[in-house]
Amino acid sequence: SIIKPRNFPLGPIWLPIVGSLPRVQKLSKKLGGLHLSFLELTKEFKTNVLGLKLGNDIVVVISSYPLIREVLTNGNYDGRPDNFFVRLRCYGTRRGITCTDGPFWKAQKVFVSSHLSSLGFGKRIMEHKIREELEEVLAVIKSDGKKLYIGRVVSQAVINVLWSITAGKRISKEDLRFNKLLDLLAKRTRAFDMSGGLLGQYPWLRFIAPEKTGYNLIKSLNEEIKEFFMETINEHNETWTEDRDDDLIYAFISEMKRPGRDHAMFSIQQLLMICLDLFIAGSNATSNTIDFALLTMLLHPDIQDKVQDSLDGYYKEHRNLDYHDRDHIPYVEAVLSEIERYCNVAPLIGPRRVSEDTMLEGYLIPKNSTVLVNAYSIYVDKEIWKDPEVFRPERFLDSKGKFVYNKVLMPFGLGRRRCLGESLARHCVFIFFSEILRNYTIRPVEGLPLPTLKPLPGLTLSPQKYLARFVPRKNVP
Ligand code: HEM
Repeated sequence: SIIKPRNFPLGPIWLPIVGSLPRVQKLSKKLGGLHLSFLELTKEFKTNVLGLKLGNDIVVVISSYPLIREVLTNGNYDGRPDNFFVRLRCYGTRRGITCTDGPFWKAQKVFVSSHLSSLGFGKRIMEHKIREELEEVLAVIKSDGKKLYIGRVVSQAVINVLWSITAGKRISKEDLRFNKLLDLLAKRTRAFDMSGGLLGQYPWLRFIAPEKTGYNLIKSLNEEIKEFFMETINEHNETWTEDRDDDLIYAFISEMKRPGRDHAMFSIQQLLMICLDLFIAGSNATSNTIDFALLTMLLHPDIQDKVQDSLDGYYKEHRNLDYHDRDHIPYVEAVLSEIERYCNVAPLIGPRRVSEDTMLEGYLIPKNSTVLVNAYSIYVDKEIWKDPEVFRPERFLDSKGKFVYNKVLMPFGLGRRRCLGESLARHCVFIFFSEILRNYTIRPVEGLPLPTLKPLPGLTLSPQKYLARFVPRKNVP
């Protein structure tokens, strides 16, 4: 229908079949991302609750801090859409965590979160795994640091951290399986790029260009990824003994085998989907954040100097730096917070499904419509930041140089659907960033144009590929 529901939020007109999709797509292309297109329309219609129809789906986009907070903390918005793409991604079922909702989702999220924390989330054991990977990264920088594409190196390290938490071991670079997994995830990303990177969260695009969006390709890649994970799951199944819960796969199998367990809830299919969810949700967002942070230092040598001074000051008095010591280096925390704001890798949070007709700001959000949260709108809000276009870590420091937390910054979301990998991600970003900068100064490669911070659009934003020079620092304390 092209008739909007009564009391529906403001927004562009709906055309037959495509709804407001052509308008949104055109703006997206012109401005460089869906979040920018939504921001523009929000301004045009002077509303923080924007009503759209994208293909078949009724979509409401929320902007501004108070409304975003309201939506993310109201249980009515905790659902996930159930549509073609979700089914495609989940092998025809609706399993895993990211794409499920209701009691199934709640039970699974509690299980995975609690097991991840018992495996060492927020504990030393996790830092130990991250440091093992850090050593590999530093070794690559040492040998190839004159001209290095650090993004690739960091993403290998992050995948390995995730792998060791999920499957209990790290994979050496020489292991063919590791290269296979990396390749598959990279291919998957490229497949999304074919549709402008949008098919993943915005499946209605398949109506417009089913072949060009590459969803057949995704389907066959999914099968390959499945094979990869199943190999490891089967290995674990064969070697499982009652006392094993030392990695996530063993822990899940133990749960499956507990007498009286609900087999619909704890099945091999579900375990496979959890593995997939952790890799898809966790790997790119984390390594892109680190990549952005290092690129920002290359572009702001003055800020890089201050980060290094701050680290040197700490190391003069301490032997090791771990995540729990970050209070001692407030400048570094401020820089990382400013990176979360300025280079936010997940500008759109969601998609969510509204479980019942819900009123917001006097508008009706109809049951089962899709809600997207434009977190980006907060990060460029002049009323909050005054000069959001400037990269200025000092906005997170008080007059004495102490770190000041700002609740409007929510890179991991809010409420019951917030990220379950936050602690792991924060540890990774903090340790990789601090230790690389403690040992090396990042400089542009002479003779190449200076890289830019303008992100590549996609499911999560990523920096454009850049080469950098890593200069070893002398006399590091
Ligand atoms: C800097 C890195 C990361 C960022 C910025 C990030 C951001 C987010 C955000 C904003 C959400 C909320 C989605 C919503 O509310 O609808 C989310 C959910 C999720 N994240 Fe992360 N994430 C990161 C790293 C990770 C890691 C390392 C893992 C895995 C260990 C992970 C696993 C998940 C999962 C499974 C969900 C879905 C939760 C649910 O649907 O209930 N994330 N993430």
